[in-house]
Amino acid sequence: MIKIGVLALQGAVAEHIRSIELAGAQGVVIKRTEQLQDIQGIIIPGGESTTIGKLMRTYGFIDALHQFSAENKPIFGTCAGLIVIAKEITGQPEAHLGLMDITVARNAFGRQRESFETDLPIKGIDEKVRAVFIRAPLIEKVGPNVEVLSTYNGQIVAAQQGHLLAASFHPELTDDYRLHRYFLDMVKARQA
Ligand SMILES: NC(=O)CC[C@H](N)C(=O)O
Repeated sequence: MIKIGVLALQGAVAEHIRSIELAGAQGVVIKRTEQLQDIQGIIIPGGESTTIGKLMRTYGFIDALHQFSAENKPIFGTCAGLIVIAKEITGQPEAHLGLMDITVARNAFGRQRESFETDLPIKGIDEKVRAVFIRAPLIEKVGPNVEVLSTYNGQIVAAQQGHLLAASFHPELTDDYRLHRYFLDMVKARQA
């Protein structure tokens, strides 16, 4: 069975494990870099990107995940996780992992809309997906190799670049696990 890790330094871990298991893979809670050997893909959850980034530096995950990505193993960043994998963060001098060719704006939906839910059309998924946004980031700019998978009011909220997948919202907070299945399919496509 395919094993997919969820980076468990801070943030929404248990919910992602549940969704990935509903999608048909084994979910693994990742707390140490050595564990990356045993998994075929990893999810970086929502939470607080500054905190996750700091803990990643402390525990050696920056180099370890650069290596993981260089082996073409899929990485899925949701909400804060999207910020963590982005090459550029507007208004911040430094990125965290800096893997995906996107520029992101943190907390981009303003005060009244800090948290909301909506049904989003996502490329590659048949019917709309229920999306929960919580102090969500937006993708302001994408590089030439990035495919936009979803927009909300004309703004980019999901994208893919090869083995990298990013969503502004929290797909783990609903019973709809189709985006996790989409990620699992990306992982499967890179096996064998
Ligand atoms: N729900 C979330 O992951 C919020 C992300 C958070 N606002 C950040 O900037 O890191």
